[in-house]
Amino acid sequence: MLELNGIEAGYGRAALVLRGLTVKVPPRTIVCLVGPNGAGKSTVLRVASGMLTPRAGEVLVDGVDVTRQGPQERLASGLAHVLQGHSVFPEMTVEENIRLGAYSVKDRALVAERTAFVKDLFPVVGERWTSLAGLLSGGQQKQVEFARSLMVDPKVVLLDEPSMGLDPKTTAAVFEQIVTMRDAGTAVLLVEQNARRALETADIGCVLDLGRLHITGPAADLLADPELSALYLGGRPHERT
Ligand SMILES: Nc1ncnc2c1ncn2[C@@H]1O[C@H](COP(=O)(O)OP(=O)(O)OP(=O)(O)O)[C@@H](O)[C@H]1O
Repeated sequence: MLELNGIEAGYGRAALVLRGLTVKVPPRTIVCLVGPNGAGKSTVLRVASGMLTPRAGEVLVDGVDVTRQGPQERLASGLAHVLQGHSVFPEMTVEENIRLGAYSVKDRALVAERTAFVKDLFPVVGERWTSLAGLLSGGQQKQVEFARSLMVDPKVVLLDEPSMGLDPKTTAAVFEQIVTMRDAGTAVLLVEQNARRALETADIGCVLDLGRLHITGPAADLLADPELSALYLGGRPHERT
């Protein structure tokens, strides 16, 4: 379980972005953050992964306070962050990209075990093992990024806009892969521009507004709420395409 409790965070001297935000991510659950542009969704992921230290509040992983840990320690504590946009190293092979994800794992048998696991979960990883990652399609690169994040056997994967720049068919495949990750035992905290599509995939939705948790509940309930749809999801449920 990942818990962010009463988080206050911002950038430099600028006003706070998060103003007492509390979000919980239970095991084997996809939690989706929804909210207007600039609401602070990506900032929540940065606080969770240790890229940004909160001014107040705490980050707990299975009850252990990791608030003062940096990104490296946070990874060891079970929090893996897949950044916005493409983060594969294009001039390196898929294998090299995947092995980078496990560079902190010293046990070679464990690395071999995790490699077999991610190849099984994301077949394209095995199929394109020796290809340069930059030659893969956008959706295939995303799978390599997901696979790389799973090499440390994280408790929670933090996904920032995984469908960014992808066509609708590839986006659908990426959302299926997110469900695959959840079903394989990893919790997911997801931020998506495509809020409606993300809520259709998620178990729990969290609506952020003015730096706080505005509403949370089963994602299906949020989708069915006409007021929320109009305010945060770009139209009423029946208007969806
Ligand atoms: N590195 C940064 N330095 C200064 N301000 C930042 C930085 N990153 C984000 N901000 C500001 O923090 C606020 C929240 O940004 P954030 O990216 O978390 O929002 P978001 O909800 O993810 O937005 P979007 O949906 O547009 O991606 C915005 O006002 C943004 O301008």
